[in-house]
Amino acid sequence: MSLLSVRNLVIDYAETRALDGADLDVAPGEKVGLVGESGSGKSTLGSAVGRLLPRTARRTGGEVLVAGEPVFDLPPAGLRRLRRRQLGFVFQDPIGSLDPTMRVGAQLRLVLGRGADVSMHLERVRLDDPRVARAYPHQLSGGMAQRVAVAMAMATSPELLVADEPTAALDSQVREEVLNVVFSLAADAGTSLLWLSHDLPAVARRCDRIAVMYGGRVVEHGPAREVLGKPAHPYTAALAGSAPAAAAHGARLEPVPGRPPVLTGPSPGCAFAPRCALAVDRCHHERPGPVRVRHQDVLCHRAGEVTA
Ligand SMILES: Nc1ncnc2c1ncn2[C@@H]1O[C@H](COP(=O)(O)OP(=O)(O)OP(=O)(O)O)[C@@H](O)[C@H]1O
Ligand code: NI
Repeated sequence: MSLLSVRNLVIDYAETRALDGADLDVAPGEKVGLVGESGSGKSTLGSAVGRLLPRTARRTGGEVLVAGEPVFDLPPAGLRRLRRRQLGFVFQDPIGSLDPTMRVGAQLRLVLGRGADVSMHLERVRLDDPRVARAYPHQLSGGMAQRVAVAMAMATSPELLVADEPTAALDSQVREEVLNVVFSLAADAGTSLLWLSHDLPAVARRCDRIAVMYGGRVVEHGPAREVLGKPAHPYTAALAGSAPAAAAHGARLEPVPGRPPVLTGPSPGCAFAPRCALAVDRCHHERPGPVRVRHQDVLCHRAGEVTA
């Protein structure tokens, strides 16, 4: 059974449709990379997993199941229990995610409970200096603060950790260290990982599976190697083709000419059609349903005709 199951999820922010029928499954212990351009809906999907969406967000359709529990239909106590025991979150801005008025050690103790071994939890994220526990968040570097945030998110050995671009704000040297910590802790605890990122090559290196988002939907999902090496969706093919050069410059991915859509309602056809070299008439008018191509689940009328 899936640990996480997102089914046809539709999320609106006032006029903007952020998710337009997103589907995603994560199995226990699996590491899934969720990639896509800015605005494709990654953060909205990641936050929806814990019902941590901003107040202005509205779920218009679909559901999210964590270990079979419908996240959007849980009573407040059930939701708190789910967040505390089964889910962990790490966000892009590490210092902002910590309480600025509280020493690091005290914050960890709040999560862990009294009598917990704070220094052991800090050592697990390779923060060995005893001064860290006594420091306030603003006294830490970005990389150290992110490791503290990881220690807090992983303190309860959650079943699923959602990491929303946890290294985007960090220097490239520190980036790998933080990722090493996240992946090794998750492996030790058997925690599933949903890692949101722009960096397709990095994701493909570390994850079992890749889900590619475009226009608020997961347009391709499959084993990392297959998705990167033999993409079945034209958008993935463009991403995979442009990824190495973009990553080398540390730039955000700009895989295809043109801009990603900003939807205000359901996309009438395939949201990628205006930028797609393979688009035919029906792509503009008919929403693609899921098809299976080799090992991938794909939303594309011309899936499988891609030669990358
Ligand atoms: N709080 C909000 N209020 C209104 N619109 C929002 C809000 N958050 C996101 N959106 C819009 O929803 C869509 C999806 O945004 P989201 O942040 O989920 O994408 P993303 O893939 O995480 O992008 P990025 O890579 O830039 O973080 C975008 O059009 C975005 O402008
Ligand atoms: Ni985001």
